[in-house]
Amino acid sequence: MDLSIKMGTTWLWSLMHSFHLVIHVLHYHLVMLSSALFSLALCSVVQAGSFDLTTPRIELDDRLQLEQFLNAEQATCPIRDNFSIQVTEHLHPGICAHDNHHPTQNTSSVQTADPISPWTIYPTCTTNTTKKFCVFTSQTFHANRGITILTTPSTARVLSRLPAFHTKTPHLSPLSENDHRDPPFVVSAIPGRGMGLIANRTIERGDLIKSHPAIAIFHNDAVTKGHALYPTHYAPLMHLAINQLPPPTRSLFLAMAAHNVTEEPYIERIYTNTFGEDFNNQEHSIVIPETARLNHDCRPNAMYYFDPRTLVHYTHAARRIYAGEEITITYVDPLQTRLKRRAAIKRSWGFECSCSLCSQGVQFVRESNRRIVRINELMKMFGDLDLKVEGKGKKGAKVGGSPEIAELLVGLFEQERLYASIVDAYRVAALAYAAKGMEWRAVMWAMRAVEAGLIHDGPRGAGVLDMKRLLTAPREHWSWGVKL
Ligand SMILES: C[S@@+](CC[C@H](N)C(=O)[O-])C[C@H]1O[C@@H](n2cnc3c(N)ncnc32)[C@H](O)[C@@H]1O
Repeated sequence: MDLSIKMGTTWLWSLMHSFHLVIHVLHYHLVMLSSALFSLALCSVVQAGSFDLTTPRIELDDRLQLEQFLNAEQATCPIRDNFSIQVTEHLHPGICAHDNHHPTQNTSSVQTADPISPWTIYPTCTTNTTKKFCVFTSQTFHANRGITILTTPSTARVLSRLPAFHTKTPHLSPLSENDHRDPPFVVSAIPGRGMGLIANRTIERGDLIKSHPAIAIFHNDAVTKGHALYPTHYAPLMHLAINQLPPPTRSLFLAMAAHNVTEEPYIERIYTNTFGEDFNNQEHSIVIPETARLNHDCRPNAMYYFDPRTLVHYTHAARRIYAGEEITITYVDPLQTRLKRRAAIKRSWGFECSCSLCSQGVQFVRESNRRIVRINELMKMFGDLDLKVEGKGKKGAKVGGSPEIAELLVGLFEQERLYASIVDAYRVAALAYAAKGMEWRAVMWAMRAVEAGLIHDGPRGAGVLDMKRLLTAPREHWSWGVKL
């Protein structure tokens, strides 16, 4: 209702309004009373051990399979030093002991409660497998968005200590979360591609497009189709992991696309939509449903990175994106020739890539392939860039290629429209000039590398930090005057 109309009301209107208010208050109290009675009745059922309110529903099939492999003695609630809160029976995971909601059944002995353990549901584990996997869930993560993690207990322990679980409302920082009230895109159906994101205004290179915390993390060994123990052992755990998420978050998971509907629906959603990430030096797949709406292009206009400390996934514009353009990321290594890119996409996502690069005329495809082969050859001269950071690169450090080769690389990246990954070319240029002792050229390329690295790896990326050191004190940098 418009404010000016509200202010012009008569006394009769006020009387009616007060009457309405009294009815409202009475109604409110009645509802509260009946819900209290209802809760009381349910609590007694829970305490009788016949129904666990805290447990998400598990389908009957899952329960039967879970029963086959759950070992009553093994489920643990990870704690900081003493990793053993024992529960006897574990078909219905309860709430961790430190939480407000203590399990009403099944607890035999609680040795130590960890005040920092973030899990709000008792972990459920496989026990008759050589490698033990458990489901760790926090339903309160990121303002009740929740997160569920299927991994080994040791990795969960590492994860549980991350700032993601111990920093208050990290998502409220203006740079860490997209302004969801006015996103620079609309989600829309795109012919032949399902849903996708369309820019609704000009987005400049470096602008934040979206950022979201992960809702699920899966150890790759537990979700790999070829794995001997999948699906009998791991599929039920995977179902449980998703079912333990708060309902709105679970719906986000189920709303994601699945490209092969004949597959098991949960696993198919994981295969179609996850991003790869290492935790505790082990490969995992992470789920960020909102970002998984982005379609593929071999020359994308957006780039993403994941912050492993906060578990937030960021997507920025890699070049200027005009209103009406689709926002895209790349699903595969863009430094592969057309044949390899298309094969990888077909194999993992089931579609024929028809992006602008893949559908160019034969002559243009041939030239693009030639450039890609050349880029790979020249990059090899500079060695593994991941190792070229302070500390790792210091001993017997070597840059590998000359400034001329590095500048050629920059040109090839530009010709190939590899704006999302051009950071590598900038970095080798900065290092090559530093190795030659050419301070100002080194600083110029280092500045470009930092700007591009912020989009590609985020402010804590090792490459970004290394380039920052180079541009602030070039002569003290590990690459200064080293062998080419
Ligand atoms: C991660 S999802 C992307 C979002 C999806 N389009 C949706 O509706 O939620 C991946 C799936 O989107 C479709 N897709 C993505 N990029 C595509 C492209 N360039 N051409 C055709 N289909 C594409 C494929 O079906 C693929 O399996």
